[in-house]
Amino acid sequence: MLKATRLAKKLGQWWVLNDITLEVKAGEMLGIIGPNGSGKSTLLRLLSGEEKPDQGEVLFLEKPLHEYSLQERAKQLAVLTQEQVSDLSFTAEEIVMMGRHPYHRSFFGPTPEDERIVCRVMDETETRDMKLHRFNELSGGERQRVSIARVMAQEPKLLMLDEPTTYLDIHYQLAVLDRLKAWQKESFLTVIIVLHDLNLAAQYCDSLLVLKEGRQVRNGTIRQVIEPRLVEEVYGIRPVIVNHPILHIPQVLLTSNC
Ligand SMILES: Nc1ncnc2c1ncn2[C@@H]1O[C@H](COP(=O)(O)OP(=O)(O)OP(=O)(O)O)[C@@H](O)[C@H]1O
Repeated sequence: MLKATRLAKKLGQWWVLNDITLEVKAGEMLGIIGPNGSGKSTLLRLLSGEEKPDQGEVLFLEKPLHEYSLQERAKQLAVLTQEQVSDLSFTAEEIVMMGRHPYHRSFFGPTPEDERIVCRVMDETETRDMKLHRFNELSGGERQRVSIARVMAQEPKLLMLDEPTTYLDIHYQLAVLDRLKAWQKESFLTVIIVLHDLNLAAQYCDSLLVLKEGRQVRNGTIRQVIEPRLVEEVYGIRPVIVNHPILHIPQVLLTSNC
């Protein structure tokens, strides 16, 4: 689905990403993890075509990403970043309808099909009750769920999310990631997701890419990545790694250094 080869990016006078090579197969969920400032958001911007790499290339469905028109790309690839909506006076429902824009013909409004899709995704993200509320009147967590409904309405083949669980309480962290996982399975959706929470990353992702100081430190299965030496090397903490008693996946327990 997506293949990136030897990506590098310079911002200002610094190379903030170096030599990143990765491949995501259709239907997979790849997690990108790493400390603050390690280059996760920058990498996502290169993979989504929002920014061009200074070196290397991104192929999407075997074609260079920059050869897609904006509309063609938006029908296949949706991105959820932290700073999404510039005009906060739109209602939640209008924001979700924006996800249907790539499918609209000029001068024609939403079709009954668009309305049906918007209704469905607002039900699935539990945002229907707030459909007439203005975006700037919603809490951080409510905005996040509305933004997730918007990318679901876009019906992409590949979805990229930058820290989608920020602002969400534990109920909605699981609800949103469960919804994503179900959507991934039902529609064979491919997902690239930046997560800070290693335990959620271990629970939901099929594989993980670890960045540190703009370089990829490891790219592998959950067990290859969530292991004490690597977590200590990358984050500078001494973790205790246990086996989840029900899910049988590694989970990180934190201990204060004091
Ligand atoms: N416009 C810019 N000019 C110069 N440096 C930048 C610019 N934008 C980001 N950087 C630097 O690039 C590096 C990577 O930033 P990036 O936002 O990709 O990291 P991140 O891993 O997503 O961080 P976080 O976990 O804190 O969100 C950081 O050191 C940051 O200071």
